[in-house]
Amino acid sequence: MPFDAAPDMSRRALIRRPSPRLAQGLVTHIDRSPIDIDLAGAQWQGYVDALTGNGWHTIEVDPAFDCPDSVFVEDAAVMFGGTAVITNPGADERKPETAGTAAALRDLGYPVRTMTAGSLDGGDVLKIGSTVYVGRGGRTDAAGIAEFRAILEPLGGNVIAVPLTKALHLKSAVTALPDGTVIGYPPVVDDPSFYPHFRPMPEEGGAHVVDLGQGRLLMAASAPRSADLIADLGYTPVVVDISEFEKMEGCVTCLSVRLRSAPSGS
Ligand SMILES: CN(C)C(=N)NCCC[C@H](N)C(=O)O
Repeated sequence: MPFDAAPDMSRRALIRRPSPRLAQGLVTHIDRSPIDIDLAGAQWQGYVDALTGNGWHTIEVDPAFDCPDSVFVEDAAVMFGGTAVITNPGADERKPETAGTAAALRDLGYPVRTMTAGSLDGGDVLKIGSTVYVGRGGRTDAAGIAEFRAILEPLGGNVIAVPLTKALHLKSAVTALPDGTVIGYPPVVDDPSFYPHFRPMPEEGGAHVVDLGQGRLLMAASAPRSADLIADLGYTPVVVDISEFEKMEGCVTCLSVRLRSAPSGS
C-alpha cells in the first residue's frame, strides 16, 4: 500500500505567497516600474515549482497580504543550524512580516531567537559554512550586527561585517557557489577583498544563486551570460523568470528560506 514518505528534513523551504499589493512595496536603488500582478503570481508559482521539482518540500508561511514585500520571506528569518533567528527588519513597513514567519518556524519545532535591539534583514546575511558575512548597509545597522553576533557566536557562527553601500542587501551584491567561491557583480560590490575567493559575474542577476543541491543552482532568467559561466564551472543552472520581483529589487534568494537542518534539540 502506498504511504506518504516523511519530507527530507534537509530539503525543506519556507515560501510566502505574494501580496496583491506587491507593486506598493519598497524600491530604493532602482526606479519604480509597473508590476503585472498576474505575471508575478505565475512567476512565483514557477519559482515554487523549481524548488519542488528539484526535491525540496515547500512550506507556505501564512500570507500577509497587507504587507506588500512579504513575498521576500528571506528577510524575516535567518536559519543557523537548527535555530531560527527572527530578524528586526530595517524598514518599518516590513516589521509586521516577522510574526507569521516566526509562527511557521515555531510550528515546525525550531527554537526561535527574536532580534529586538538593532535592525537586520535576512537578505544581508550570507552564510558559507560557519562563516557568516553580514552587510552593514541601509537595512542592517551596527546594533543589529552586534545582536546577531551575540546570538550566533554561541551556536558556532563567526560573524564578519562587510560594507554595503551600493545595493539594497548584501545578497543583492554577492552570493556563494557550493564550493565557497563568492560571486558578485562588481559595480555593486563595495570591497571584494573581504572574501577569500571572489569571481565577478557579468550581470547583476548573475550574482544571485540558490543552492538546490547536487550541483544545481537556481538562477534568474535575466542573467543568461552568468548562467553560461556557472555551467562552465561544472554546475547546472536551473533558470526561473522572476522579472516582476526584480522590479521590486528582489532576486532568487529572497523568495525562500531553506531549512537544511532539523530543529536543534530534536
Ligand atoms: C537579497 N534581497 C534583495 C532580499 N532579500 N530582499 C529583497 C527585498 C525587496 C523589497 N522590495 C525591499 O525593499 O525590502
